[in-house]
Amino acid sequence: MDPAITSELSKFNDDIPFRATTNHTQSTWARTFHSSPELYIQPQSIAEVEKLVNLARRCRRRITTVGCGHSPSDITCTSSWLVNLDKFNKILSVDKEKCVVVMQSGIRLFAVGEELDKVGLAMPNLGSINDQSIAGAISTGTHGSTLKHGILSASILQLKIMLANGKMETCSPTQNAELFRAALISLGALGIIVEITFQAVPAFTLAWKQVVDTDLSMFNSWNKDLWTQTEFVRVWWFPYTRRSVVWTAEKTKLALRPPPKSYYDAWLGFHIYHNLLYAAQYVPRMLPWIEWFVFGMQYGFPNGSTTSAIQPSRQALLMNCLYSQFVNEWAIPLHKGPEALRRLSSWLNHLTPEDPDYVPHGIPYSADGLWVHAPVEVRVTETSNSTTPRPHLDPTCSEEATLYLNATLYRPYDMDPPCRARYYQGFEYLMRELGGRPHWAKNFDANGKDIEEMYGNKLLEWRKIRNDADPEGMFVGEWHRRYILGEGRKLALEEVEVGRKKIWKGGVLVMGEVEDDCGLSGSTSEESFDHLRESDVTVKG
Ligand SMILES: Cc1cc2nc3c(=O)[nH]c(=O)nc-3n(C[C@H](O)[C@H](O)[C@H](O)COP(=O)(O)OP(=O)(O)OC[C@H]3O[C@@H](n4cnc5c(N)ncnc54)[C@H](O)[C@@H]3O)c2cc1C
Ligand SMILES: O=C1O[C@H](CO)C(O)=C1O
Repeated sequence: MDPAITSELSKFNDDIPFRATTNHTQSTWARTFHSSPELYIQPQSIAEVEKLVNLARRCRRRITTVGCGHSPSDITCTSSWLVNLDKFNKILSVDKEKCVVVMQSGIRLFAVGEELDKVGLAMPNLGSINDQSIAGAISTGTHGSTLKHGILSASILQLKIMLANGKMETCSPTQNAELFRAALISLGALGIIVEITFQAVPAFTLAWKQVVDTDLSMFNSWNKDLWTQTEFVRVWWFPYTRRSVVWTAEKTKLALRPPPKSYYDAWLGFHIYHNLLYAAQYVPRMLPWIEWFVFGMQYGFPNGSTTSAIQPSRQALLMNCLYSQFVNEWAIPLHKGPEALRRLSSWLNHLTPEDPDYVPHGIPYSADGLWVHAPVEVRVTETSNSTTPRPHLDPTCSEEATLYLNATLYRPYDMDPPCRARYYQGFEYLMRELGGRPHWAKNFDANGKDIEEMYGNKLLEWRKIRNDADPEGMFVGEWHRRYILGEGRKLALEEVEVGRKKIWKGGVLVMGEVEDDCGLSGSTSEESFDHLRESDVTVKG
């Protein structure tokens, strides 16, 4: 450890541990981004969090907080100090009658589910996985798929956050209300969330069913009962076969019934799809056939093929997200969904007016030679009627229900797919034309100016709250400057990117430095990455 840090540490004169290690490599779940923080710190108490924040301020370091690194972007990359709350993960109290749970913020959602289940409670809603930390999940606006619930942040009743001055603030709709709204989606740039009070619900079982059919039948039911037929509904759309799977789930008191076991589904299907995607890296025009084969094997070839099961909610709502991937997900008004998917279909399938599914796509980029992966995830959320405070940075629609479209591109054996740039260029053009805003955690290309236009005053209000809470930019890095902080003056502790390199086994190594007014501190030199070179990661020029 830098002797300057050891020297500052010795001045604290207390017995509060500072649990820091060096030589940590941080990677995103998808292994798309890697970084090498100067220190990796895993506090176990609020006193330890307070101490590390005070120490960082004295040592002029930037702090990044990471949950489990499931955000697909470089938002958690740092060469300065990386704080992880995996060991700050206890349920602190449960009020069974009111279904109110207080927890330390590093707890993972699967652990929340397990602990709540023991007392007959559950989370009201979940996304596709439950690996995330509760603080990480709310900080990027994580959502599931239901018109009966909002995003996960909507279940937060109160939170405690450690600010850059080392003081912990409690906030809720009635206490520090503006700080609360800013913290509900804070992108890690406001402080370290340490405690969360959560509105749970009585545990419930879901009877779910998935039916494969033409996408036309899905479009035809869009304005009837597609999204309202059951409490939870999600759709996977297959662009080339022009089919979709509609997954519906409703609460039930019936006995549990596990999903049917298929010889293909688990191990075999996983590896077949992976290897076919790998082959398509070299012969991309195979992708429509792969889509037909893989998803026919998985969901059934004839339209109307149905699978069903009855499971506890914390199992039923999850799905297997397969392999490393890029995900570009946008929130648009729900009523624009059929237009969005039809235009995307016309573009990807090169439809001509003779085709019954043809609509003019209006996307000013060529789809020639473009072949993409399936499925596109189609999900919904409803926040327009919410009585809970709306986060300033909430990407969902305030006037009507929200549709999320998620254009996933897999990275077979960690190789970037060749079509990424043009697919996402076309997809984002369409999403923006339909009034969309990107999911904060994902791999979008829209820039800071675009985001300013999309959020207007809400972004300015959020920036003011952030700047008041952290005037030196202790919680700010390159990602925040690029997308949400505008072109203002660099803050004293703000981390600036100094380079990035493609590394062997895929992904990008991101390097940064913190330079405050007094000179260089927390800086990154090539040597800082030596331990990466010595391990299994090779840095290429
Ligand atoms: C396989 C997969 C499936 C997914 N499914 C969905 C889905 O269905 N729906 C959806 O909306 N998203 C989904 N996501 C995205 C995921 O929910 C978000 O990226 C989420 O933020 C990840 O949580 P995390 O704990 O890994 O946080 P990280 O990715 O580590 O961090 C996310 C942000 O939270 C901040 N942060 C973390 N902890 C704290 C803290 N204690 N205090 C302050 N800030 C903090 C970080 O600084 C960062 O800005 C999925 C991602 C993957 C990889
Ligand atoms: O980011 C996400 O990844 C999965 C799709 O594989 C999912 O549902 C997200 O959201």
